[in-house]
Amino acid sequence: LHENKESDTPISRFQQYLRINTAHPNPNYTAAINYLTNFANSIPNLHSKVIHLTPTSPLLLLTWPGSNPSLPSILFNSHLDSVPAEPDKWTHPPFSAHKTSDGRIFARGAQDDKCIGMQYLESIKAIQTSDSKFVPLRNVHILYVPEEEVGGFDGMGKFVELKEFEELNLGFMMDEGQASPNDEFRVFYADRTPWHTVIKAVGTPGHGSKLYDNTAMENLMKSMEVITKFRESMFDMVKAGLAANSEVISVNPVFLNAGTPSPTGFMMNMQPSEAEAGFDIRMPPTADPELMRKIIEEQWAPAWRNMTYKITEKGFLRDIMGRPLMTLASDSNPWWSVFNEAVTRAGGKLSKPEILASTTDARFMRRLGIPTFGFSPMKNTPILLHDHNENLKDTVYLEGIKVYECIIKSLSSFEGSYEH
Ligand SMILES: CSCC[C@H](NC=O)C(=O)O
Ligand SMILES: [Zn+2]
Ligand SMILES: [Zn+2]
Repeated sequence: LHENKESDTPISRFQQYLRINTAHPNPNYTAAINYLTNFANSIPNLHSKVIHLTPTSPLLLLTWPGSNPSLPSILFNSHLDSVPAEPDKWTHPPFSAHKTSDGRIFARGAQDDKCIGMQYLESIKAIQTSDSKFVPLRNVHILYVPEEEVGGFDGMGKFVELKEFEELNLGFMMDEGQASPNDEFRVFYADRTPWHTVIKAVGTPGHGSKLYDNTAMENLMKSMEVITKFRESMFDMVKAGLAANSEVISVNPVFLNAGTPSPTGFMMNMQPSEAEAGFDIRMPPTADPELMRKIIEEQWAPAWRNMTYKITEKGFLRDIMGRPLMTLASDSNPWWSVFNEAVTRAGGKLSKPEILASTTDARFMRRLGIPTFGFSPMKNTPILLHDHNENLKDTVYLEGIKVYECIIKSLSSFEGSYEH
């Protein structure tokens, strides 16, 4: 037991990273960055830099210089933070990185996304060990950003505004993806964008015993019915196999807020004058934003039903050139071909490129027109991000390092260019 703990292997290093609690609401970014910097310093030719985006939000940028640094560089991104975990509901404590006898490592962040953060480094170490003469053609950057799980606004969102970012002269980026339950790796060429939407009804207050028209609750409940129908129409397309989950507009209620407080809860004999509901709406890049706005305005929160609404867009549907926010995943994008071939050479196979159902920091790059793929090399693995008992098998983790060895070698050696 003892010697296991003290051995220094890719698995033990992964476990050590997982044991650093970077879950919200109090992510220990300092400890994570110190750990990563120490490991990076043990690998030749890696330079490190810490940049504070806010006093409490640092990022770590590592650079492996290429032989032709004037070429656009490539960047491998991961986020430092994790979502919270409820320890009571886990079979092993979420920051123990406990490894079971069948090799599964349990930890918050094991899949999302501390695996890739360490795999990037392990693969560079392995490349340098197996081929001491290898020098990348392009600069290779490894980036660790804070605050992704809370929207990235104090993380990647701020970083892309800095001159340090501009100086990277980025040509291509890889970011996190998702586990694949089958034998093929998944790759993502777009995210959906969140529209956090709150609808609010006002109405006539009155005694809880009275039947009358135009109460706030009645007005809100009518909207809930309309929204439920919309949700069903989208979900039906998915159930019928006409679209993937991530290709439709999803809408899910996330809070309800109404009632008149009383010492024991709510006044049960008062019909309140205000009621509101919040929704997490996700828009694929193919969706028509004007049409959606019209639906919300005319059907979900019609003024004639005494309703108002507020949409808070947390991402972008178009890039700065006005094009839908997606990266071309076909051979007319040479980065795609190089990436695809590298995965094949590593003995893997990619399934059909997908839109990611949720949202990542990749949107900040795609917005600037930088081609970006989401990829986390975990196959034959249940999708456990944000779930209880998030875990990753040691063999899957180690295979991922091999895959990145091929990917990093190929992408960093790519001589061509891509104008789009
Ligand atoms: C407001 S951007 C939100 C980012 C977040 N990412 C991971 O879960 C998500 O909700 O998809
Ligand atoms: Zn993530
Ligand atoms: Zn996440």
